[in-house]
Amino acid sequence: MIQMRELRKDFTVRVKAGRFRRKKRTVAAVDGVSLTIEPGEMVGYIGPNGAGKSTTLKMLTGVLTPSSGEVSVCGLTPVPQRTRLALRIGVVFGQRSQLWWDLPLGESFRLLRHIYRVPAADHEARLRRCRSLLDMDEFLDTPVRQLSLGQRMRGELTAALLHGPEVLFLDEPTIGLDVVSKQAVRSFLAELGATGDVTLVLTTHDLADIERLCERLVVIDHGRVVHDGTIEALHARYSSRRSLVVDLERPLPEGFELPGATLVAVTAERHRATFALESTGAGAAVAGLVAAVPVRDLSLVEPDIEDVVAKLYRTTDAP
Ligand SMILES: Nc1ncnc2c1ncn2[C@@H]1O[C@H](COP(=O)(O)OP(=O)(O)OP(=O)(O)O)[C@@H](O)[C@H]1O
Repeated sequence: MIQMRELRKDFTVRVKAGRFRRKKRTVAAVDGVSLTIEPGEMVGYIGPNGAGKSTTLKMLTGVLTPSSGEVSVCGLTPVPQRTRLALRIGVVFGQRSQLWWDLPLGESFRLLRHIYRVPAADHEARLRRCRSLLDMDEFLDTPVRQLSLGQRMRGELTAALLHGPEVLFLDEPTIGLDVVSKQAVRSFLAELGATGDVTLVLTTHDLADIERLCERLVVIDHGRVVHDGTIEALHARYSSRRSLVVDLERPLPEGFELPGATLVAVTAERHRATFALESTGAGAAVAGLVAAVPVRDLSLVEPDIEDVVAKLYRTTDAP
């Protein structure tokens, strides 16, 4: 569905060289990215600020011409075949709206139907689905300029989907949204992805988006792919493990050892002990613990993706 081969984008920027002089410098915003994305995949494309995420999306959607390398989306080359591509993809870029600022939201949808020449029945069916899943009925008659950010984002998602695209590109779809709108957008995208009809590529700084939505995580830094795989693979790479946190009736005995786990912290409050679990599973460790000491409360804590990604960014921080 999407193919990139050694894709590269250089920008020429002017930098200060002394008091009055400026010289040209080339910045490789995307520096040889090769990726294949299959139909129906949901891919999170993440990286620190300036890593090259937006530049990649712009090349995939035909906004920017690559400096070198190859790119194909739905079998089309984005820049020369941009018009044909526009009929097959949907795009939601936070900063750019596809809605008409002064028109009621519903009018924007009607205009889009004519622009994309969508058969009335298809348009109606898609709009009905978006309206109910994104809870839009209340503000369909409101001019776009008066919508809240969360309402507008729901409108943008609908606008991007009304022509039935095969691929949806989303640049920071939940940025700036309140908790309720974030949940609404995430649930909607999860449902959309579960149908398998749409390939989804999203950039985000909110890793909860990735955890909720993406099987596959591509991490880019300094224009290069530094991780491509599942979230579990990322945890395995950094040996981030689940923890077993227990509150005990009395302090843990001196030198206590628990097979299948390593003691990493003890606090006096509630006699709390934290163990890092081996990958073999929690059952044996929990059974061993309960047999050995009186346990008041117990919880299993998943490794935090924020920590793992922070580690990854740090280790790739060399230019
Ligand atoms: N039009 C441009 N002219 C010059 N340099 C640019 C241009 N667009 C992007 N860059 C540079 O290319 C690099 C990658 O930028 P890009 O916007 O793709 O990063 P990003 O990963 O999307 O960042 P963010 O998370 O901050 O949005 C940065 O160093 C940026 O300054």
